[in-house]
Amino acid sequence: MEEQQQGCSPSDCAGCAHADSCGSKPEDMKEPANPFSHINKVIAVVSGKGGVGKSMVTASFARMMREQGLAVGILDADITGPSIPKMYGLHESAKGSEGGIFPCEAKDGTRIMSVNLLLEHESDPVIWRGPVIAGVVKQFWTDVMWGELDYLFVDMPPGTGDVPLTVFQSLPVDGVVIVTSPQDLVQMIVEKAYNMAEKMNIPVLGIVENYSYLECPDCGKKISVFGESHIDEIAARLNIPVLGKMPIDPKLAGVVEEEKAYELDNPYLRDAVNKL
Ligand SMILES: Nc1ncnc2c1ncn2[C@@H]1O[C@H](COP(=O)(O)OP(=O)(O)OP(=O)(O)O)[C@@H](O)[C@H]1O
Repeated sequence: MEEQQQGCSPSDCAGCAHADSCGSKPEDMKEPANPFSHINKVIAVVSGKGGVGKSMVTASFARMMREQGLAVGILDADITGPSIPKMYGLHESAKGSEGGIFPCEAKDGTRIMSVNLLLEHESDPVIWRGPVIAGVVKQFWTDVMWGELDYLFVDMPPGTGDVPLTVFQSLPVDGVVIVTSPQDLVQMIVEKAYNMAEKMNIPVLGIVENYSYLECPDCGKKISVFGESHIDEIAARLNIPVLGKMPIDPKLAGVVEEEKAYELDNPYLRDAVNKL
């Protein structure tokens, strides 16, 4: 209460020593979903830094769930670097009605919302300040008519900035998947993502290591391109499971390059999908 009387804003909660006892604590700040959304589970896919394969992991999970007949959506919370629509070959504009905005549907039925589906030209840059960007992400929850979904994945921008904070505070996130790579596994970076989820009282479901190795197509030897992995020790120390280790696989890159993420066949995460 003390902080609120002094005029602190809700976004100051993360890292505040009084967050637990203060009326503005994150649990009180959840936004209502659109009335046309009925979502069973929300999973945020996060990383300490960019380019480690968050979108690849998100799309792989979504594809496997679609194969199991589950209804799945992807909320692309990466407002300044949205990659999800292109991966799925979606270049259209989302449509709206009085009730809100309809997500676009990929060929396999995955429902997608991204800022790129709302811009006049998909190459238009988004040059907005942090609070505006955070507001758009919130609207993807409050104004998008997701319908009935078993799982909604939130593909986060890298790091622990404004948008992850907004998502954790405003959406009822059930769990977090951390994506990392061997060189990213400077344990500090993974720990930052882990500690943020902990602070926000959101369970960490596990870590996926990407770019773990490259398999020589001739002799089958596994080459540790980005150095030796330490993921097992770090996961053990943080007491979270390793959900999977993905090699650099040109087949996966090719499917995405062809904008056919709805055909992704990612064997490295097959066991992981049932742990979400
Ligand atoms: N295991 C892999 N094998 C081959 N290519 C991969 C693999 N994982 C990701 N890629 C490719 O690497 C590029 C970056 O991946 P992706 O867009 O998923 O990363 P990201 O973490 O979401 O990036 P950003 O931080 O920009 O959001 C993409 O072109 C993707 O197809």
